[in-house]
Amino acid sequence: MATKALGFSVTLSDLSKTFSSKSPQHTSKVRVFTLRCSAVKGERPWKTSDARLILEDGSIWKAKSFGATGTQVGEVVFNTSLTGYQEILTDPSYAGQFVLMTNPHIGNTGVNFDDEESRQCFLAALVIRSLSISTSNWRCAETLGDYLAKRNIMGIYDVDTRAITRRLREDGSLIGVLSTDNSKTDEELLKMSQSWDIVGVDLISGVSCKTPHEWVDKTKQEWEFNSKVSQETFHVVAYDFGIKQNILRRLASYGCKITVVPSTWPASETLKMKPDGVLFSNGPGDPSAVPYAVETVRNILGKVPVFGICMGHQLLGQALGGKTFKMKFGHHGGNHPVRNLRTGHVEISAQNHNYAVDPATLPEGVEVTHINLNDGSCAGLAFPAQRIMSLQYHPEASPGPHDSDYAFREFVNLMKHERSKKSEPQLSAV
Ligand SMILES: NC(=O)CC[C@H](N)C(=O)O
Repeated sequence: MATKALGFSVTLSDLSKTFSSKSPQHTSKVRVFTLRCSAVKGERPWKTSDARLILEDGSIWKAKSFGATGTQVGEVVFNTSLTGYQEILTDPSYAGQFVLMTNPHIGNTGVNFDDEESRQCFLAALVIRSLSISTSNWRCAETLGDYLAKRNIMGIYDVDTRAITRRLREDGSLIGVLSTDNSKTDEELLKMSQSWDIVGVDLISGVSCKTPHEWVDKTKQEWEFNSKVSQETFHVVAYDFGIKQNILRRLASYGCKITVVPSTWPASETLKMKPDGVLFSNGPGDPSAVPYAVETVRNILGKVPVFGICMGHQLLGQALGGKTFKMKFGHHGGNHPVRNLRTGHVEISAQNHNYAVDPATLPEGVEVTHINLNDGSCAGLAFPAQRIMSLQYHPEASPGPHDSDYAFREFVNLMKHERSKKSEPQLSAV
């Protein structure tokens, strides 16, 4: 097998010869090593800029394209995760957004079958500094470029991601247009970016499943890290506002049987199923643009224990009477410190949101349980009287640290407590 990615040809047997002079271990490593060319053969490194990213502030960024070609508009957000680009690409909460990775080196492990967080890539585009010219991982099934091209997702590389990140941090989130189409002028693309908006748009309906279904976990057992799986099972109805599969995996790991329902599934139908608890998932876009979902949440509150994650937390906040607001550039990454105000513990969390609940708008009795230590924003809520808990961030991580996994145990404990209350003998009225 030969690769010409760098304009020279090298075969695995050549590599094998090189290393075999060092030690037998080196030789065997080389033999299982898979080297794939991640760009079209012969294109690199001579490929010249063939794409433009035009931001609504008028700045123009020349870049090289990979994945799909065309013209795409989206809101640019930067993600500070060092690993897990495949989980990020398949997180439905990124619908309508260009994800810019601050980690400069992307694509080196390719993509595999196990790391999908949903059935498809919903993000608008991927923006990276450097696209790895080779992929090497024992699970790799495909290169990142081929994967994006098949899913019709545009990507660009060789663009100054640090400079764009600084701009977003200073000026706040910006809409961008990405194009490989030379027939479009810069002015046309700029106009397009300035006339598109993500605020006030219902993006949930485009990513949610269409029919209710039981969750069947196909993940290999080797990835399970919870050794104390509950013997008791709980039936959870999970609202799919753009649900990440690891939320379902973690619930299942704590002993839940899950029915996933679409975002428009009526509260009355959910309550008819007599679930032990209801989960409101993460999801894309503006939480104030989906009043039907807030109404559904409102009709369930107080009737069974509920857990809201990210969009689910924002919907819960509104159903309780609170308001959400758009943050300057949001939180996207696997390194956000959060303080649990009940225990005082600090957890490093995975986050992905542009909106937040304003705690000042919440009614009495609602407790802020967690705060983001970078900016003091509300990161978790509870309303014990109504068996409500919610987190603005991602306890399921994927990608990210597992510090907050205990939240699934707390939800199960809420359901356990509710079940034990129901089975207590009722005192007859005197
Ligand atoms: N991950 C999510 O659920 C994101 C929620 C919402 N779309 C936001 O950006 O704040």
